[in-house]
Amino acid sequence: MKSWIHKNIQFPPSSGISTHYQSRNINEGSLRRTTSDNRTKRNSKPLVEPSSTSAFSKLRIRSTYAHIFSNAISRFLLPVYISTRIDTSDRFTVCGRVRPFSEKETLQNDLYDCVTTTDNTVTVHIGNLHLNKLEMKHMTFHLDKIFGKDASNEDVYNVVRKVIVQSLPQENIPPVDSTVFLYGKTGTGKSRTVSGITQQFAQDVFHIIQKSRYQIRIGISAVEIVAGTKGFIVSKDNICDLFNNGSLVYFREDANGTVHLRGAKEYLCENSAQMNTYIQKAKAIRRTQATTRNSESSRSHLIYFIFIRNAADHFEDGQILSKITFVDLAGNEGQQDSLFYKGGSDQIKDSTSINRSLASLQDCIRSSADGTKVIPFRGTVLTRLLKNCFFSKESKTIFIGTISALPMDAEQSILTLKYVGLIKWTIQDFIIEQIDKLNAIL
Ligand SMILES: Nc1ncnc2c1ncn2[C@@H]1O[C@H](COP(=O)(O)OP(=O)(O)OP(=O)(O)O)[C@@H](O)[C@H]1O
Repeated sequence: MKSWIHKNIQFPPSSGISTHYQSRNINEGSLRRTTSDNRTKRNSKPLVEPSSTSAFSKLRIRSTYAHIFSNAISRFLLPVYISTRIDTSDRFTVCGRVRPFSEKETLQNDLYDCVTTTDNTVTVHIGNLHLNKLEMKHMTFHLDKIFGKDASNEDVYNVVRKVIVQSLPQENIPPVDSTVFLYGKTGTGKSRTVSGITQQFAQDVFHIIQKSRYQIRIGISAVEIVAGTKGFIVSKDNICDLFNNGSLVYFREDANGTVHLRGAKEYLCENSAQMNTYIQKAKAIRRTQATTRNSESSRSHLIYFIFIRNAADHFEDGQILSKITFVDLAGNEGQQDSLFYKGGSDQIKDSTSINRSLASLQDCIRSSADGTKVIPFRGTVLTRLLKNCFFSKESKTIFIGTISALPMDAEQSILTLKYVGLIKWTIQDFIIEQIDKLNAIL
């Protein structure tokens, strides 16, 4: 459980808030973007198309008053918190990652950076118009680890490694299953992060097992879960084998309740280059579609299963000792995103199915974390396939919520951070909200 302590430092008088906070140096890059000396270099075309938003919409307000909101962020004072180190013995580890602005976004003169991070807090600054007055809401989330805009895939892998290494046989410690989930809005960097960590893993795992005294072999399978549709109706999702041209795969539960994929190809990986080739192969076949937000938006959940098997003459006869699962979830999409759809009704059906399975996944993980006896895993194909991760008390799971620093995505970023945080804590344990009234400035 987390607790928060506050230092006796007050908000500036103009903010109208008097409470205990500590001053924090915020990312200067965000301010530089909106200073007038830089403006001439930028493209004045707004990222949000005018037709997509009414004159008083949040997006328009944020772009019109970007300089005011940006100033309010520069005065933001971060609450002081007890810093916790990641405890990988925890069953769940919850992290956040912020995608930096793309080159195109950096050129927009009406954008400001609405996210501030520290090692384990992330604050989303939401500018709004309330009763004809501007106000800035600062929502601070305290998670196990935050990867800021400058964090590399290596930085992410170094934390993920602490969790997944527990799936490799070590002296006197039986290996446990581990799962890495990437969750976030479309275009926030899930696929990029999964690519990075799986590549690092491929380099790393063979070094680790070389040093181990155990004789093990590593197998890989890759499937994607795509929305099933019958005409206008969204039906049960399908599992497709990415190593077999997307052919359908079925899963069965054995007498112990363990889930097995019937028909999914598993390849033996003898070195990192081989494993990387399989990872790239799966990635290339995965279903993607161009949207206005992401030219290669994933339209399915991609899952890599890495099987750690006892060495045997026939590879697939080797007993499975443990399993590492990397799950690149399809992008969570809000109502606002439908404005950017290029694919018409099919995209809406995909999105319905994706959002349904993501909601079901959160229900299952929360029930599992709470120790609830009934875990509603039968709701969707995704949760049925990942069933073991909710039931096995020894298994380790790391959740990484990805967000963007765009003001137009602020609400969705909050939803993402709440989604991942609620897996482990109650709202009061990881969120602090402050409101800064900006009427004095106007
Ligand atoms: N940390 C980062 N640094 C630089 N660029 C990034 C970072 N994260 C993401 N990007 C860029 O943002 C774009 C979208 O990333 P990506 O495809 O990984 O998003 P996604 O969340 O998987 O999207 P979707 O859910 O639509 O598939 C890509 O061009 C990617 O290179």
